[in-house]
Amino acid sequence: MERPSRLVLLSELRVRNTTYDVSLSRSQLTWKRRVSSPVYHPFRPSVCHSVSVSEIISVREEEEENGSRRREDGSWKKIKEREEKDCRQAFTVLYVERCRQHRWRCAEVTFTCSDGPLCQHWISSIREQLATITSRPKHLLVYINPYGGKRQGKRIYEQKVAPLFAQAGVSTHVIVTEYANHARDHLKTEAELEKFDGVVCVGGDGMFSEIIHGLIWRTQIDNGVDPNCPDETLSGCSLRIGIIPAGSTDCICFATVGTNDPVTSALHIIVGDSQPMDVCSVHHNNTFLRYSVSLLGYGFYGDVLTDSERKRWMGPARYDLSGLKMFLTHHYYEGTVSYLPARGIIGTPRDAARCRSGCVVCQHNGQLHSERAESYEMDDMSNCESDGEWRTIRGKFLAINAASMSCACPRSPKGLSPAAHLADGTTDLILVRKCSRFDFLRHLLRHTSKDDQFDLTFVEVHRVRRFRFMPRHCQSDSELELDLQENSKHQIFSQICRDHPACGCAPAYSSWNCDGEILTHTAIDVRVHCQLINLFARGIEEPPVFEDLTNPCAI
Ligand SMILES: Nc1ncnc2c1ncn2[C@@H]1O[C@H](COP(=O)(O)OP(=O)(O)OP(=O)(O)O)[C@@H](O)[C@H]1O
Ligand SMILES: CCCCCCCCCCCCC/C=C/[C@@H](O)[C@H](CO)NC(=O)CCCCC
Ligand SMILES: [Ca+2]
Repeated sequence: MERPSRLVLLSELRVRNTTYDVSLSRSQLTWKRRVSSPVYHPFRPSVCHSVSVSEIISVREEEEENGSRRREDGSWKKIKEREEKDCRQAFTVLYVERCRQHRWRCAEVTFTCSDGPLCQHWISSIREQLATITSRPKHLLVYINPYGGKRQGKRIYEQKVAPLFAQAGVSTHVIVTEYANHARDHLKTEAELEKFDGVVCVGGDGMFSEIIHGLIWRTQIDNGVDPNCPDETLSGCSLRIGIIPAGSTDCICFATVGTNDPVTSALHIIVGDSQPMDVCSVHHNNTFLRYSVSLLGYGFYGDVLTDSERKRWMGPARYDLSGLKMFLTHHYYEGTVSYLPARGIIGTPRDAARCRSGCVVCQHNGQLHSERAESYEMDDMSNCESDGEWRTIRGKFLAINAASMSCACPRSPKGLSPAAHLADGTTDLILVRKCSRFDFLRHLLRHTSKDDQFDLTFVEVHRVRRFRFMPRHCQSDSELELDLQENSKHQIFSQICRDHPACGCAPAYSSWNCDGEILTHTAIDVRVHCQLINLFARGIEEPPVFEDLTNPCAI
């Protein structure tokens, strides 16, 4: 059990018209209703509230002017003469309150003091404790996509987020983007990053993708790392990234916070949370294509994205329509997947345990990864993944998905790979082989129920560090020769028919969906970079099961 930390202040203060014993320690602010008689009173149970200092947003002195008191929204409330004396010596503490489904709210409590100096002492003591928290951002660079999702980004930021930042004393430099890739290019070349403690994007997964592309690229150039070389160890980004969700899927926000709620995200930024995250680099023939943090999907998810881009005007509903269309179309694609299994790690894609706040799997595997990286550096053999470990699968696939995190989102609250980890240095490679429409529907529907979407004969999943894909039409002559030998004559003719563009019966290749962007190449080389970036988040919190004995109210 953690010891209660040393008391900083203890006073008798009032909340509304009730007297409380209020105490401040280095870690907690607690207010406990005074019980006048020790006799048990069934209708008046003792009330105790406790807030962790790390979750106090700010403290403000209640101002009074011409017999009026300032309200939370800045308006003024006339106060009764009887109250006047008290109101002059009041202070309000704003703090994080947990609501349903991982949502956070900014709650407040006003304490009135018996005298002015005591009130000032409380305000300065709380501020002193807050000042010791060094992880909180003071200056943020904010990019708003006014066209993401339902085109509400600007309104969401101005009405829900900016007032909270102001209350918490966080200063911002806000840029409303004027065109696609505005934020990425600004970060790559222009932004004076040394002036900020973090970057915030207001938008969806596409906007987040712009931010990481700008930041990761800039970090590599500043550190002399060649982003085009797939074997280079990338330099980690020092600036944390905050996501204010205002997009169509908001998968990255949902999978790192547990909800896509702008106020919750703003509060995670203010309290200075930190969540490391894996990033995949995607290359084609030693040329950098893109980074990915959530889904790399060929076949079904690539086709859904390609089709949905033509329906952008529909907003988030475009994915449902394109999803249905591509399900009915039922295209499959041939190709070769090779992968490097993740060795020595703990956790598998079929685990019942989930990646949650303070995840031990991420901590263990992250540690393992950095120890290995150090020993490779000492041996001067950074590209030591021996070819012997690679495994190869050739086949016909409805979908090839790599999920570097669960990809949980409102459409699928458990996600594409429910047991994937945010920061374990691996991605879950999911291969859905050619099957009937009915079976594919069973697989898809299991993303929305408790049933295991991998427990099907035509689905396999591997936890990997690196993988490559080569569509059949790109394979070398010798590889195709091998394929021909493996197939019956009938299959060969049907394949030739399918590959022939004039037939129009089925396409030979799909596209890669890379975090919601279409890749320009189909043959790709993907490598996971463990914990390359950090978010203003803490992972999804587990609801408390047992009474928390470190909570002063429980003692
Ligand atoms: N000012 C702008 N005008 C046009 N496009 C923009 C602008 N700013 C950003 N974009 C682009 O808009 C695209 C979509 O943005 P965003 O991710 O915010 O919303 P979304 O696609 O609706 O959501 P999601 O990615 O969650 O599905 C991004 O790829 C981004 O590059
Ligand atoms: C017939 C009933 C079927 C029901 C099946 C539901 C399955 C839903 C799984 C959802 C997986 C989302 C993965 C996230 C991908 C994001 O990086 C990307 C960018 O925002 N979104 C899409 O590509 C948008 C992709 C949207 C796909 C529907
Ligand atoms: Ca991962």
